[in-house]
Amino acid sequence: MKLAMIGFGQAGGKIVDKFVEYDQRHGSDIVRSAVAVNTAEADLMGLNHIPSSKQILIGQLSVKGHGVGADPDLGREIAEENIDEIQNALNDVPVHEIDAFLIVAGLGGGTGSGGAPVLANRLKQIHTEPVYGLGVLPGSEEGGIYTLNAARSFQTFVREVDNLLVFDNDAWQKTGESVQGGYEEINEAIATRFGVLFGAGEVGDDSEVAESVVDSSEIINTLSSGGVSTVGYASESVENPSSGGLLSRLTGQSTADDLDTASTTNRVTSLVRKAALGRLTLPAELEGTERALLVVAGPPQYLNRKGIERGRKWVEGQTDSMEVRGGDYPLMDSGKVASVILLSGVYKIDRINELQQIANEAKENIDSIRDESEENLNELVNDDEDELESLF
Ligand SMILES: Nc1nc2c(ncn2[C@@H]2O[C@H](COP(=O)(O)OP(=O)(O)OP(=O)(O)O)[C@@H](O)[C@H]2O)c(=O)[nH]1
Repeated sequence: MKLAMIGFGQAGGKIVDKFVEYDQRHGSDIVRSAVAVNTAEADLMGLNHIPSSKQILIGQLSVKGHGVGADPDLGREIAEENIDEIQNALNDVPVHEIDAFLIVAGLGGGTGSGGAPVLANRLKQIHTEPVYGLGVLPGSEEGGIYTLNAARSFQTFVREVDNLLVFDNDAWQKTGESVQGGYEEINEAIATRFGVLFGAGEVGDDSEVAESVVDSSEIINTLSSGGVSTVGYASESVENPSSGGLLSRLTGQSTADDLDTASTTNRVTSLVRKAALGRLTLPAELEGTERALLVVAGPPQYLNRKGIERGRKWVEGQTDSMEVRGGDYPLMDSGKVASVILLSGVYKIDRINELQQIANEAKENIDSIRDESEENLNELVNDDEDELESLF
C-alpha cells in the first residue's frame, strides 16, 4: 500500500523519518512521499531521511521557530493560518499513485496535537483517498498537561480522519530507561508493526509464489469502519532457504526443504495468537473489535494457508466479528516469520477512559489554580496594612 506520510510536530516528524529509513532498509516501497511540519526549527534539524525541501517550518512570526510549548490551541491556530503552505508541500504528491494519506503526531504536545486534525480536515475536503491518523499517546509520567492535550486532540483527531491508529507510549516505556533511548526503540517498534501491515498491500513480482496475498483494498476495507485501531505483532526466526542452510547446520533447526506442513501450520497459528494476545500498540479488549485483518509475513515456504485460515477463525471467535480478513505477505529474503493483526473499530479501551479521567482532573486543577492566581498574587504583593504605595 502506497502512502503519503506527513509527520506533524517532533514525534510525528521522527516517526515518519523512521518509516522512510525502514522503507529503504526493507525495500518495502510504502512511502511514496514524506513531509515533516513543525513550529520548532531544531526538531526539523534532527531529521535524517526526509529531504529538507519537504521540511516545513510554520508559525515563524508568532513563535520564531521555537515550538508552541505544549499549547495545542496555539498549534491549531498556527496550522490553520499556514494550511496553504502545508498544502503546497503536498502538491507534488502523485495522488493517483497513492492509496491513502497518513498523518503522524504525538498527541501530548502542542504542534502535532493541535495541527494534525487541522491538516486531516483539509486533506479530506480535497481528496477522495482515505486520510488516516497515527496518534501517539503520552506516557503517564509525563504529567497532567500532556494527558489533557492528548485527550482533547484524540477526540478531535478521531473525528477528522477515516481511522485513527493509536500507539500508546505508556504501554511501551520501560522503567529506568532514558527517554531518548526509549524513543529510539519505540519508534523502531512502530515502524516494524505498521511497516509489515502497510507493506503487505504492496507485494511486487514475487506475489505469484504466495498463496493468498493481502491486497491494499483489504487494508482499506478493514479500516473503513472508522474509529480507533490497534495493532499486534509477533515473530519467530526461521531458516531462510536462500541463506544456504547455515543456521540449520549450526543449530540443528529444520530448513524449508524439509518443512513439514504440520509444524508450519502450527507456527503460523501460534504466531497469530501471540500477536493478538501480546502487547498491542494500544491495549484493548479483543472482543470489542468491529473488523480485523491478519497478515502473516515471511519466506513463502513458511506461509501456510491452513495456518492462516485457522488463525483467522480463532480471531473471529475471540473478537465476535465476522469480518476478519487474512492473507500473506511473502518476503523472499527474510529470516523470520511475522504475524501482524490489525484490530479496527476497537471500543473497549480502559486506557482511553483512564486518559479522559486524568485529563478532567488536570483541567479542574489548572482552572482552579488560574482562578486563584490573581488573588494569590495580590495577597503576596500587597502589604497587610495596605500602607505601601506603588511607584506608579
Ligand atoms: N513514540 C514517540 N513519542 C514521542 C517521541 N517524541 C515525543 N513523543 C511523544 O509525543 C508527545 C508530543 O511531543 P512533541 O512531538 O515533542 O510535541 P510537538 O507536537 O512538537 O509540540 P510542541 O513541542 O509543544 O511544539 C510527547 O508528550 C511524547 O509523549 C518519539 O520520538 N517517539
